[in-house]
Amino acid sequence: MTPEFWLERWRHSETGWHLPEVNVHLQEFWPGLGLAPETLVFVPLCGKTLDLLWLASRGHGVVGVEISELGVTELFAENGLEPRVTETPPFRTYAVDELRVLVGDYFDLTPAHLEGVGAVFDRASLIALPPQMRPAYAEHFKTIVPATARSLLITLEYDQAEMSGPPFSVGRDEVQARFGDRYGIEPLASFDVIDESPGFRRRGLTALAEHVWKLEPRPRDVAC
Ligand SMILES: C[S@@+](CC[C@H](N)C(=O)[O-])C[C@H]1O[C@@H](n2cnc3c(N)ncnc32)[C@H](O)[C@@H]1O
Repeated sequence: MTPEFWLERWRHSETGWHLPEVNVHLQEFWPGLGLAPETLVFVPLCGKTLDLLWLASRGHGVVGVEISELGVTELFAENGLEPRVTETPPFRTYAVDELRVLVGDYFDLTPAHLEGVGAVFDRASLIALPPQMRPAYAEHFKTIVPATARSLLITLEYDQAEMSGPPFSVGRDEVQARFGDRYGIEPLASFDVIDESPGFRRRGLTALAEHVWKLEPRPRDVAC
């Protein structure tokens, strides 16, 4: 799953993952994280999700990263926002008020880019990546995200033999394997979403679950 794969999707407007509204699970479960409004939130592989704007509207500073500049320009244009654009290689930054989106590769982020981040929202990011890329994604995550930050993570789970990704199937074992060394993994909710997903049914799925997870840093890591 190369950057070119994603850039091509954006060029052809094949962005079926994009929701025309704020994610319902974000709205339901974010308050339960108990974060101060001023907490800086990181949104990896953010696309043009409206979740960025919702988080900013709650008073959070928000920093996203997205490899497609087209996606980022659409985010601001479609929401009537005129961003300041600055260049600090390897990223170009689009910013309005407390929202910053770094255009570039997630794997080029360093801890300095995410200094001060206190929370993460991941919807359709981990599951966008094939199995062989997810360990590197998670290891990099644990390098760049401050150890005290908690996360709200949304994944999809299905029989991977029925459909090829993306999105890829990520269940409890995978979340535990990728993040369990650093975080306590708390399942917050699971939903049967096959009936709301005719596109995935057409691609061969007979069952589909959506999971919401809270990742809470383990105390020993906080102390490090
Ligand atoms: C499935 S979409 C999800 C977007 C967003 N999270 C949402 O909920 O709408 C995955 C996004 O990750 C971006 N992406 C893929 N690989 C990336 C990388 N290495 N660095 C930054 N963005 C990346 C793609 O361009 C795409 O917009």
